[in-house]
Amino acid sequence: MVTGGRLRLGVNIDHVATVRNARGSAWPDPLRAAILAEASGADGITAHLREDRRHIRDADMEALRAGIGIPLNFECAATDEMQAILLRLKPHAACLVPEKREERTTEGGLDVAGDVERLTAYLRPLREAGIRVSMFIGHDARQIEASARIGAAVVELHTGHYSDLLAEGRCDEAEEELAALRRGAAQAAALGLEVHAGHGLTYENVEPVAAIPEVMELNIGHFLVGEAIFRGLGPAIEEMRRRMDVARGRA
Ligand SMILES: CC(=O)[C@@H](O)[C@H](O)COP(=O)(O)O
Ligand SMILES: NCC(=O)COP(=O)(O)O
Repeated sequence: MVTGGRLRLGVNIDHVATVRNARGSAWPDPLRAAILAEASGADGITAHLREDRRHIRDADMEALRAGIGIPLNFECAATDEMQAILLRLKPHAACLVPEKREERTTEGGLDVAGDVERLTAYLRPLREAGIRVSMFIGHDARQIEASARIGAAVVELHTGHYSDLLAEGRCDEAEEELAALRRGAAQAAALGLEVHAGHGLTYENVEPVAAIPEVMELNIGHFLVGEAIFRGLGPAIEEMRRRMDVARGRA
């Protein structure tokens, strides 16, 4: 059983906006979901302003920035458009993620190692504005090292492949992926990076990731929004919090 500091839960509310946009109504309101998440024990709110605005929209980010009392983790691609929005809104944190318009969801990590010079310059004004910058990457050692080199404060390790392998019953491969995530977390922490993890996490697969001692924050969204349909958002978050605490030996 793992003991360690309190593991934070960031609740990603992208897919509350997906449901809203399905009908073009004003409900369900992502801000209302964020406020309920805060009241239910979320340590932060994550939202992804995609270039195609398929779910979270600019007005949602404005409302979240003004309307919640816990940190806002603003996910976006590393573009000039998003940098301008970040510098205007100044969220607590920004997480830079890769984006392809044709993708259904984030498919991989950002290629930081292949874009060091541009990302170093991209991060500078964000850091000067006091925004904690995170790089959404795979557990590749080169990507972790490059994230430290460009001045990122945080890496968020992509747990999507681990989640998919488990969902497909490929348990041995999932164990290998989990071992690679553990190695990546240890390497990142040794480089002075804060370590987060996220993507595809559910009640069934969260505990081994939550038990990685260097991981300080999990960002979880799609599963929680789905589970909220059956038990409500508050209880869905509370149950995820409980499972994270069990994994950390704090329950
Ligand atoms: C970066 C990440 O894994 C998610 O937070 C991201 O929001 C996924 O994109 P969608 O929410 O559009 O699936
Ligand atoms: N960065 C991961 C995140 O915010 C939530 O991802 P998911 O739980 O919606 O897959």
